[in-house]
Amino acid sequence: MAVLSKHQQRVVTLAFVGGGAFVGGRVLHLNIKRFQKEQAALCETHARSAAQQALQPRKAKVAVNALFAKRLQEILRICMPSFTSKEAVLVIIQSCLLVSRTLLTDYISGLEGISGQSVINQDWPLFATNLAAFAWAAVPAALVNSGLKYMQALISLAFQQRLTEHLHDCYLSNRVYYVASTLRGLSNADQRITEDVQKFSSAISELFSYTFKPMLDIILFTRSLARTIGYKGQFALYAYFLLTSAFLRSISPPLALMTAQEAALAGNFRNAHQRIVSHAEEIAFNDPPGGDTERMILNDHLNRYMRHSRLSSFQKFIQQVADGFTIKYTASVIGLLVYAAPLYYSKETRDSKQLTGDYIRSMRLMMNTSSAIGQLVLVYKRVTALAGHTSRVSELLESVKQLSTKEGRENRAHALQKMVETNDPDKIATYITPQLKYGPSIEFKNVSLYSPDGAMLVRDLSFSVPTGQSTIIMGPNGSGKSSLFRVLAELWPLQSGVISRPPRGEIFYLSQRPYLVRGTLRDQVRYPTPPLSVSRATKGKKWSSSASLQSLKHTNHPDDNRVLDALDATEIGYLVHRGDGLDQLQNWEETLSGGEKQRLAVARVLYHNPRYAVLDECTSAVSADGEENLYKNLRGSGITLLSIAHRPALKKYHSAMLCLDGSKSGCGWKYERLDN
Ligand SMILES: Nc1ncnc2c1ncn2[C@@H]1O[C@H](COP(=O)(O)OP(=O)(O)OP(=O)(O)O)[C@@H](O)[C@H]1O
Repeated sequence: MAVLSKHQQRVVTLAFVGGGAFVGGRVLHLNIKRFQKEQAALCETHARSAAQQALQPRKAKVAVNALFAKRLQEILRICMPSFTSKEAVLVIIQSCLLVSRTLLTDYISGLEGISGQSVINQDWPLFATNLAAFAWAAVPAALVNSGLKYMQALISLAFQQRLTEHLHDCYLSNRVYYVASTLRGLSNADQRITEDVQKFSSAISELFSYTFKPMLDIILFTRSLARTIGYKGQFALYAYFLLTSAFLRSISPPLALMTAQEAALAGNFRNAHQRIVSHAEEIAFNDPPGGDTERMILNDHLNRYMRHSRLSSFQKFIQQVADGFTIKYTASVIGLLVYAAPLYYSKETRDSKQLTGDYIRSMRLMMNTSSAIGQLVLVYKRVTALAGHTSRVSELLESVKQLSTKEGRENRAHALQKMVETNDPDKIATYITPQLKYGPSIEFKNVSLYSPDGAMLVRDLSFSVPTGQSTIIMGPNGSGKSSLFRVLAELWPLQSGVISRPPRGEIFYLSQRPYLVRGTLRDQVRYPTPPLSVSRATKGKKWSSSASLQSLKHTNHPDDNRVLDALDATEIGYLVHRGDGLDQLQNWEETLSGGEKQRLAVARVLYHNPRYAVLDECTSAVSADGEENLYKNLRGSGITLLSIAHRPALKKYHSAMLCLDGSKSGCGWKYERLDN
């Protein structure tokens, strides 16, 4: 076998490594495509039914494309609303720092060249002056470098705050959070608002520095380098980088999609843990001692997430090998060639001392230029990762924006309407143009109720609840009792018939599982009035645990007497004596019993004293006697009740009864007056 020369061996090695990287990249690319399909299916497991999927927006392809540019532009408009905004000022300061840094680098490389030259010439006075200049330059250089990092962090935080506040505005208006999570199946909205927005903000602020700085470097250093090596050699270097970037791009896997999928899988894993925290008691009662079921579910999520992350890491490793080989090391070889070639072919002899100074300066500048171009070539990686974060944030933004606008709600109702018509051909016969109006009392006229799947629950329902005429609703499980309330509260769109209801604020709703806010005991009763500041409340008088409830009736807050009356009426006044009175802070969700929570919720109704109270089995955990007392108090306070209850004993607190039969075929109902 012929023995290869050293040069031939090097050529073969280079060809082998280059070819290997290309083939490896392509194989990986194909594997990732197959893997993506699988992961996309896993990320969508939250979409519960075909009908709900029909109501969801179509998923757009996650890549660096025109859609990404449009979405990014929209997000940036939110992050930086005007050229005079705080964010714009921060970006301008950052740009100034970047320019200063490039100028400083140019200046320092000049000093390095002179230092080298003065050492070779043994010109010590020049060396000393140069050294002093060097030491001075270090001060602004250190300041500018740290300032750049600080500004980057400030920009990222400012963008995150602006974007999160915007999302909060849309997400919490018109009860979008309910539709997004319950009906639209938008996965992990909480993770998107907290983690993904933060990742997006830090990626975009990083991208600005990593794009703007190398561009500046290239422009300035090209001009400086032209003095020693001319433009021709530099363009050879740029041509090499252009070819390299095309090659790297061709072997790059879909990084944007992988970033988005990784975030989705991380969200699902966190969600699985969150479920354990919120259902700890039920799980603890029934789960086998080894925790097998929960462990299996958690490990399943963990494995999916880890499998994806492992593949991503391997892909990044291959990519880094290709990047390092082509950009970092081979670029230095090309740089040296570019510098040495003109000297090699030049006929004129140059002063060796001058040449040393030029060499040091040029090498320094060339290294900086190469690293700047290298950074620019690798910017595609940052851009693709940014595209992944952008798609996660945009999906949420588009979803909440669509749901918070009137047009979006109409589109959704229209889609649901179509589904209902497909599911129920008879509907045409009973169809009444849906209309929801505001009036003094609650009234249903020819209303047909449908679930979000389009299944009919109640057909052609007509009844009214005038003020003072409380109505009890009874019927088997799943017959649509709660759904009636959901449509009345406009959580589900009305599909057919006319509903008249008093405006919000005049109807108070209580569910079987009361929602307890973070805050004091006073805040629990006053909810949904925003909580009072804890520090302000605790400045007042301390509660004495031995004092009677009556003696505690003073005015720490103007409403305190009403709060105490409500607690008294629901027989949980003793809670006030447990700690800091109405100012006590506790994890209410954990410390109160089921019945106490429900009593606290009834205290809320008594405190607010609305015209109507809609009660959805809100006393199911209270003892039979206690339940009757609560109803007596509610009636006594003049509130008109629309209650769902299973105990026949509660009929006597109502003037009428609506029974839903729950049969899937008839979807019938019966309304009767009660002699109370
Ligand atoms: N978000 C939803 N998506 C699809 N179907 C739903 C949704 N919420 C409720 N349903 C279905 O609508 C039907 C009526 O539910 P609803 O909660 O109104 O029953 P209910 O009469 O209050 O029952 P219960 O007495 O058990 O509380 C049920 O079959 C339920 O599965």
